[in-house]
Amino acid sequence: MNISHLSLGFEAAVGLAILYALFTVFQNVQRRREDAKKLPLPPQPPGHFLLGNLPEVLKATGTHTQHLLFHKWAKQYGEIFRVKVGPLTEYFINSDMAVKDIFDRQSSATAERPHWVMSSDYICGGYNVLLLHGSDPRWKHQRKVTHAAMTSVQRADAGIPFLHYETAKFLSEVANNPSLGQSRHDLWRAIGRYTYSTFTSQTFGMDLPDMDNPAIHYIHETGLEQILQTLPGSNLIDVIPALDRLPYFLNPWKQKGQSRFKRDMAWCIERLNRIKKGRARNVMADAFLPKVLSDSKNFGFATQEEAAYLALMLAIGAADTSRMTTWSFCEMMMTWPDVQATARREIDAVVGDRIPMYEDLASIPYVRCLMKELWRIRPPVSLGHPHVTTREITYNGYRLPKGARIHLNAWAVQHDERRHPDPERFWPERYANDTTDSMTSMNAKDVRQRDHFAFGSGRRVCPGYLVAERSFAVSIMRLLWAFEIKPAADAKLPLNALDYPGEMPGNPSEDLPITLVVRSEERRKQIGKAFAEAAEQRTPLVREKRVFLLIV
Ligand code: HEM
Repeated sequence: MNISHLSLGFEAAVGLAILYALFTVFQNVQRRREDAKKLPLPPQPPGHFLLGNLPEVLKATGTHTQHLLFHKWAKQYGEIFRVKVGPLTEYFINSDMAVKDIFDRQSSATAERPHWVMSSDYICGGYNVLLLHGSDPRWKHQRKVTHAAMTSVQRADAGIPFLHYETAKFLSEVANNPSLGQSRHDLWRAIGRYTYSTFTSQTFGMDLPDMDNPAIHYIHETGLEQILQTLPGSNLIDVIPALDRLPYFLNPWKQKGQSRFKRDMAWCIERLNRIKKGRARNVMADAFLPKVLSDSKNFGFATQEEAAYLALMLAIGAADTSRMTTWSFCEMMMTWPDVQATARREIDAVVGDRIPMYEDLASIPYVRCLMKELWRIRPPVSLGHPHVTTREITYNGYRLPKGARIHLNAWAVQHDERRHPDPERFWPERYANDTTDSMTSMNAKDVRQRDHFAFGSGRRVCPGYLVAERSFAVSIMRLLWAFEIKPAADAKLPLNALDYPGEMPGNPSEDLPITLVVRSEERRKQIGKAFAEAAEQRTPLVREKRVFLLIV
């Protein structure tokens, strides 16, 4: 045997060893897959043999109590359960540990959205960041631009002047018109005006100066329709996607959806053009869309129209959740007057007679506790927005198959008495030792320390939480500084959320029996002064027209 034979033998042995190692790895992967298959699916509440849990879910939908039904099942079945709604199976994730593991640690496999032909493809023309697939380069790009031009710390701070102006205007409207403060429906509209106007200012650089401005209804209705059309059972085409192949004249979903998309795009383009004209006259605000347009590469958007559509989507994502946050906060202040009194004392002690500013938040830790407690007890998106698994995953002895539709059940996690003792009590002091902002808390290593899950989790987490925090902090401080928040004379006491259920589960409706009464003559004067100053310092804006042109 010569030396070359020896080296050949050695090479063959190394080759065999590598093959053996690869084979072992492959076998292990196979075995793990097989093992995973052996794991059971999460439990399912007993249901109809054909319709599954649909009858019970429909009944809860009719009474606006889905959040309570899914909470009841979370208590019965634990960290994960599944619900069969006709042909669809939905998985609900009900504990902080499960959320951390499934949405955060396994985020590469849980950041997908379901494919909604009607809402995502037709109504939104494949442009809506909320509905796009996680693997879609457009989603990645839109998230990146959202951060750069609207939701980073710097951009969220750039929105504060809009917020200061709009809330001062709201305070002045209510303080100088006592009958407005006595009408729940007008207060709902006035709070809607200032939240919508804050965010149309931050997105399109356009404000909404009056409560009847049609843009408020337009934005609200557009966002609601997009969500309603994603609900299981709302469209046959989402149950049988092959219907998408039907020719246009035989496809009513395509006809209806695309006509809506055309209408919404025309609405966006109209505002885009106004900004361009405004820019020529140098009267443009420091807002999302003007910022994109002023960049020589338009932040990488293929078209300016796409950027304008994203501006609308951001306004939709921001405005209603923020209005609801303030509205639910008023509900809690009426339900828990002692908390209202404590909060007011804390605010007064720092600001006295001058109007609170966002910067005061750092000196009034109780406000931070109020924010966390409100988003815990009344998460605006209480059952999460569905994600989909892109491969089979496992958690704590259960298997979630590829393609499973998963919901972060924020209501159940945040009303779990093991996590939050006495969960139905609005008790800001439970966060007394937690001074973290949303970003820090979200990234807490120990998920048990995380304050709440109102903004979701994982790669699809709401990108707007810094903006939302600023908006809510200013609203809380100014509302309490300016007004007594009291139940209306005809309110049925004690207040019961089920007497005024809102459009989305767990949210109060505009029937909430609320009144706002200005605290003193001195406060009224201060409000007038603050509003006049805010109006004077304000950046010129592209004015939203009062007369609304509906372009279909
Ligand atoms: C109180 C205020 C808000 C709440 C409670 C809230 C809540 C949420 C939730 C639960 C999601 C889904 C997260 C998930 O799928 O895991 C979401 C998504 C989103 N939110 Fe917010 N949001 C708020 C304010 C805002 C603001 C101010 C903006 C914009 C400035 C915004 C923009 C978005 C966008 C673009 C998405 C889609 C993210 C994606 O699918 O990748 N939101 N939000």
